[in-house]
Amino acid sequence: MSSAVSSYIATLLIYLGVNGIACWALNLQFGVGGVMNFAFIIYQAIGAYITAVLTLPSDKVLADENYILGWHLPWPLPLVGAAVAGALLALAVGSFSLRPRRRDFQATVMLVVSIITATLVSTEQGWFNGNQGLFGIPQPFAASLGLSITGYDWFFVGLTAVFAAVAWFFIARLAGSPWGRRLRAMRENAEAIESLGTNTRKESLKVYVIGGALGAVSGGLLVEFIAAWSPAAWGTGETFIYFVAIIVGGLGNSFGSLFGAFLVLGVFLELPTFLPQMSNANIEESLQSAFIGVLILVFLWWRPQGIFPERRRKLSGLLSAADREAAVVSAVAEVRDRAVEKGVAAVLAGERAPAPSAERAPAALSVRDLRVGFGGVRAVDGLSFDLAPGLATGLIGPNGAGKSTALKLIAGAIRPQGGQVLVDGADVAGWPAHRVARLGLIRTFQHTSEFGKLTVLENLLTAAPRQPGDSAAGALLGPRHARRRQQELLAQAWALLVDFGLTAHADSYAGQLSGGQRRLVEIMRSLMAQPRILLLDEPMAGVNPTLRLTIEEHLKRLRDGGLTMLMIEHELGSVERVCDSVIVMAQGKLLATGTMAELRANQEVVSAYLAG
Ligand SMILES: Nc1ncnc2c1ncn2[C@@H]1O[C@H](COP(=O)(O)OP(=O)(O)OP(=O)(O)O)[C@@H](O)[C@H]1O
Repeated sequence: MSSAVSSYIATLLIYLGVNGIACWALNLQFGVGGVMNFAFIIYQAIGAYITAVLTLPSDKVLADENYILGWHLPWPLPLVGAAVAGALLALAVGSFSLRPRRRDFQATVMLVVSIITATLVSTEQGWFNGNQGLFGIPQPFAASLGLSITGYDWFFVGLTAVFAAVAWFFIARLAGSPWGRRLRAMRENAEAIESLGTNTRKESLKVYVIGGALGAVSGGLLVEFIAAWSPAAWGTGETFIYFVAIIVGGLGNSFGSLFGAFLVLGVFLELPTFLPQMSNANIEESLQSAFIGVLILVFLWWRPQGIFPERRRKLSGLLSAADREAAVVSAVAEVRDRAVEKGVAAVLAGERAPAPSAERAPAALSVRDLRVGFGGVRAVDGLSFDLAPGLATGLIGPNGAGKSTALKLIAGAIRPQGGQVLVDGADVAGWPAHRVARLGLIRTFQHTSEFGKLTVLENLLTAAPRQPGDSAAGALLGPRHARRRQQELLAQAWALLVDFGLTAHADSYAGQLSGGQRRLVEIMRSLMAQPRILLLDEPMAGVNPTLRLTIEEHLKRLRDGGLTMLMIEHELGSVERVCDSVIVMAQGKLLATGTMAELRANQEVVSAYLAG
């Protein structure tokens, strides 16, 4: 093999490694965590720049080159500097742009940041040397090794391979941990994971910073190899090529990202260079864009999951026969005992737990003069009521009465414009949803909110509190550190599946279940979160009559076990069977409270709601 061919192959491999690391970083952010980082390229660029200026000497080799620092640090310190710079930039950009529930806003801000940065850098002379960029960056160990050009290229292949292996291991640990599972849940439904106690802005920021640091290292590695840094190479369009690579390879799959890097950046971008010379010099670039454009369209249309789709994690195999048996025996006791805290024995015996007297027991939750409006609509207008502990309370009223809005205000999903929500004497009105959830107020949604691309068991596990490995740092400690609690939680989740008759679907994607089954998953998931108060928004909407009765039975059993519940429901038969008392709302206000029988006798309620 001629040395030119050997060098060419080595160069391709180095690019594959560098692009692979970049794709893993972006895949962790977007493919796993759902953070749409349209500014990705600026992290590679800053990593490359910082590596360059930390490697270059302060005495400028080229007279017309301008840059800052020039610290001439020994290897690998420039790369460490790159990682720190990438992380700090991500912290700065992420802290104002990350809004997991507003991905459109997030994506737009990042795109703007990327374009402004590219323009600034390519025109600024003192720091970045404008469009000329930087040249003559010393390559690591080049002087001391004394290798031929080809020999050095292969040495650099080895160096890149080591970095790629470390990055692979690092990403595998993060993505495979309970924290990785939480990130995937956040990707699927940010609002739902918030309602289970996750601070999505904080978790997005963490994944954004980690991806930023890793992206910067990939840029640093590249600049060390090519010994030059040019702003033109880091345009916003490059970000889209990386997106195409991870989508084509398969979002959420590290091997897929590497394959995407190979196929898109290694093959498709290279193809036009093998075509016969054209008269128009720009044609090569246009063809590259056309190839990439067609490629992404083809995949989005025919194979949106990519060549190597995200692996389905079948957790039921981790349960021992003993775990399964124990789950069947303690199907009710295991989880409900924790969730409900009392009355399980009575439930098992088929009796109703003695309900605390609503008059004497302090309210589990009190709403006082709660208010919010949207434009001219007073959706909730001075609403006050008490929720008796250990009882199921229905919330009914005509469409548009403000029921869902009231529930969202209580759960922290929207901020009230006035009023109080008192829990244990503390006013939680205006608290963010994750803080309210951590108090034990767990909400279900009017429209099913399962994490579609997580299995049923994974859906349940994401809700459980106190999991080692459920933080970025904990994830790095590895699976052994988290195993014991995971086994415990798996057994609890299995007990719920036995109880709700869904064991056959344990490893199915939740998004593939029927509407009613998804409702059950949502209820089971809420129970895994160990609620003190369950806030149910139309738990039986869109459910067939048979499953509706099943859900009803489960809710009745939870009520009988003493779990405090507030349930919005239009099907009044279900409300009557499940709820001890009922609150009626109309036009944002409280209209009446009482048992269904009392409400039926209330003329105002009949004409406002029941008659229709
Ligand atoms: N995000 C929003 N922006 C603007 N208006 C809203 C918003 N959310 C609710 N509203 C309005 O507030 C009022 C109450 O809505 P809400 O969804 O709370 O009613 P509801 O009693 O739950 O109705 P339904 O039984 O149909 O679900 C409606 O007029 C609705 O249009």
